[in-house]
Amino acid sequence: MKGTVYKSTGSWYTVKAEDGLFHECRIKGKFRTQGIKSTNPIAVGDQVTFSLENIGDEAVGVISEIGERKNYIIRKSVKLSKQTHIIATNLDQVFLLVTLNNPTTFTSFIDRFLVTAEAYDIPVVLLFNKMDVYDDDETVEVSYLVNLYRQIGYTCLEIAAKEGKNVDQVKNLMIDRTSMFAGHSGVGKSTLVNALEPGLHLKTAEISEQHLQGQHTTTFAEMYDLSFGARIIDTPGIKGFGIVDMEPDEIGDYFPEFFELKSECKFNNCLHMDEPKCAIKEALENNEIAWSRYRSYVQMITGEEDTYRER
Ligand SMILES: Nc1nc2c(ncn2[C@@H]2O[C@H](COP(=O)(O)OP(=O)(O)OP(=O)(O)O)[C@@H](O)[C@H]2O)c(=O)[nH]1
Ligand SMILES: [Zn+2]
Repeated sequence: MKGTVYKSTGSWYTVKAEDGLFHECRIKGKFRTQGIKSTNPIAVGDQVTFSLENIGDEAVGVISEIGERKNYIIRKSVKLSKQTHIIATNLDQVFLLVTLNNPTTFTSFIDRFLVTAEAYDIPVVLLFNKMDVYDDDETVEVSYLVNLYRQIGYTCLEIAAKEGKNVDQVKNLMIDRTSMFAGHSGVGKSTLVNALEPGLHLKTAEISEQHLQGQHTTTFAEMYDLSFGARIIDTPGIKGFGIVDMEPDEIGDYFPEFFELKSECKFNNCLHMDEPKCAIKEALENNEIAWSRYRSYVQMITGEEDTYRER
């Protein structure tokens, strides 16, 4: 039988079969893992092949194969000497919630997130939330950002999760897809999920309470089916992606508007920093590339901290 992993607790996997039934499964003997070395061979989102075997009175699923992953996100554990843990796989999209204030989302953060997502090969939709609280200037600022990121090719929506504004548009983007929500603490992720599917209480809040009480600190991702035919992967305690190791000459390729122009740079290994006849620098001077994007790029290349921050 074939199915999708909805939950994993380390040794057991909850798999939803194609007929819609859930089975508790484990892995049998030798198992061909995929690509990267990780502490967990199978993660939420994986497509697996399994069979039911009778153990005592109970039928237990035994996973024998794992399908090719279209993408995955990881976390590196500092404690476990940088061991890699796969958080989730086969995501169709990640929604990044952004707010101008309470909390402030800097463009440098958005750009880093987008670069990582490009490297992971996961489409990002930007959701500018809390549109109900912005004054005129702030509304103009959001429109500027929406235009900027749309031009680069990212889908952007202006929403107000609290009052349900444009939540239907988010829903439409989610149908028949597997999505994840990310963004700083307080941007409105729980509020949005609650607006999308009232009554679905994701673990995020519970876990943080437990965490405060010093109980479980290990958290596991879990997939949920929503009533309108969407799937959502909840990653308690994880607000973004793990960091991907990137070579400096790779970073520019994950800025789509840079990548598009790079063949016009004089040097084919141009880092778009101090090189002559750089198409990206020229586009920047002509205001065809946003300064905020270029600044984010330079920060990533030089590895410098956010010294200049633009909301
Ligand atoms: N005015 C306004 N407030 C909102 C909106 N969406 C969320 N909020 C408020 O923002 C605060 C944080 O919202 P949450 O949904 O808890 O944010 P979160 O991203 O889940 O936060 P963490 O669980 O810490 O990651 C709450 O007080 C919400 O009521 C919105 O569209 N407009
Ligand atoms: Zn260049």
